[in-house]
Amino acid sequence: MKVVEVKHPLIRHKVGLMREADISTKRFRELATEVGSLLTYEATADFETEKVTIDGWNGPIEVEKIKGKKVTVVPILRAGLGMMDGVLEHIPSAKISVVGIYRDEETLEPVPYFDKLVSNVEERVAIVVDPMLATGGSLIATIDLLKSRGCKSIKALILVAAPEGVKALEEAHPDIELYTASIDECLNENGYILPGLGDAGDKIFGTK
Ligand SMILES: O=P(O)(O)OC[C@H]1O[C@H](OP(=O)(O)OP(=O)(O)O)[C@H](O)[C@@H]1O
Ligand SMILES: O=c1cc[nH]c(=O)[nH]1
Ligand SMILES: [Mg+2]
Repeated sequence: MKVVEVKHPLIRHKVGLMREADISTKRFRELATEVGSLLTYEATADFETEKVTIDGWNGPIEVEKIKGKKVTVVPILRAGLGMMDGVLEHIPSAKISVVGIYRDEETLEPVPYFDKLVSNVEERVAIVVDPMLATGGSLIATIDLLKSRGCKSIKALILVAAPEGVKALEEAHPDIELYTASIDECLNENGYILPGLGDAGDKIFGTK
């Protein structure tokens, strides 16, 4: 599996700010969008361009445009919604496929409760967004679903990942690409990432 831990100073700085215990909902949300945007920049670096001729101010000129890439952004509810605008900043015409999965607090197993994928998902690059990759269960279940509907090209953008989740993802789906702002130390006994961000969904939505 292609795993890219993006070590750009802007990303490291912003993720550091997100780790503050008393960060406000507003600030956490802003930073989730900003880091989502920076991860999108990295994750799209392999998109091919083609030359097209346009009318420039001084006559016809050749410019580059992205070659026939159709994208669907896949936020995993709820917390994934907090990164979605960061992707759409760069790919405003992307279609959105929503997947609702929560993690059972006792068993840590993913519990699917909603999905609405675009109809031609098999023709699209899926960019899955979720701030946290802990055990990996939620992301693996999302990719299982996308593949079962014919999706062949999948990139996951994650703010903070646990090594345990990266390993589980690699075993389940070695053909996908993972872009993350940080691979942290470990999971605690409750399945939370250390040092991590705490409960990203609660921080984005202001719930406790
Ligand atoms: O890798 P895993 O062990 O599956 O854990 C990660 C999942 O847990 C969080 O969602 P949560 O279940 O808290 O739902 P929420 O986004 O609705 O808060 C997070 O946003 C991931 O989706
Ligand atoms: O650390 C974690 C693990 C799962 N979900 C979160 O929001 N945070
Ligand atoms: Mg949550």
